[in-house]
Amino acid sequence: MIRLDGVTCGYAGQTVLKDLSFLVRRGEFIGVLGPNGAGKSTLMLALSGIVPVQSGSIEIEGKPLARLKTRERARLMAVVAQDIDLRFPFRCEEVVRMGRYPHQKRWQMESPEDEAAVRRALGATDTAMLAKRLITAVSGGEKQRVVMARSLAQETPILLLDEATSAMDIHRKLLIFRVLDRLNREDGLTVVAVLHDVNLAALFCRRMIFLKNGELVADGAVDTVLNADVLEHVYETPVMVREIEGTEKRQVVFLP
Ligand SMILES: Nc1ncnc2c1ncn2[C@@H]1O[C@H](COP(=O)(O)OP(=O)(O)OP(=O)(O)O)[C@@H](O)[C@H]1O
Repeated sequence: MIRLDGVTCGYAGQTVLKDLSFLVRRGEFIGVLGPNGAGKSTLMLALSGIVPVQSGSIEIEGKPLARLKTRERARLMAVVAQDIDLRFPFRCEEVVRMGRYPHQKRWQMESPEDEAAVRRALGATDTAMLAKRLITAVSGGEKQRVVMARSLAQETPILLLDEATSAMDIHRKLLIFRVLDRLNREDGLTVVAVLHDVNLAALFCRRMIFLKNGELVADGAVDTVLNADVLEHVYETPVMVREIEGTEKRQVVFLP
């Protein structure tokens, strides 16, 4: 469980998130949406402990985030940040193996569980064919798939994703989200995903949080918050929301 209570934070000279409070229960699948500069990445950085909280508090599984040790945090949460900074020429499978570090003791050999987790993650992200390639020599979408594989190999109960599939083709995006959907339903994985793609969020998320100017403007089940009123307020663009026939899923058309 993640609890934000009156969180205010930002950067030197700029407050971004203002008095943000909400609860993420175990096993939720949440989309965080909003326009550029709304504070979505800042929220993910605050939840990862990278951007410090100026006032208020964040608790993960009942413990103050600031008091969790790095390794303990990495066993609870895997994070795919928006800026993937991988400048060293590791092989893709080595990058995925890095996801196992929080589970390993220093100088310990890789265990069969580590190897199995890496294989599963490569399979789930369709990256086995990239295993021997250098991470510095793959495409943007391929890099995102490898980083997603690393976070799946971490086998944490919570996954924080910041535009983690933005450079992937539609087939791979759906592949990844189907995997997340299965892990969420079968293993209770908690997913909090920042997404610009409202329609992708509408297909997979069960709850949506809309941020604007660092404030929470809507938060609820998709069928209560994904409507024209909320979307037009958030994105300041005319919009039509339709249900796909034969499903309970909504899709959004932004009008010219
Ligand atoms: N490292 C930083 N230093 C100073 N200000 C920053 C920094 N990173 C972001 N900001 C500012 O904080 C505000 C929120 O940025 P943030 O990246 O959280 O928005 P976002 O909702 O993720 O936007 P986008 O959809 O464009 O990714 C913006 O005004 C941005 O300019």
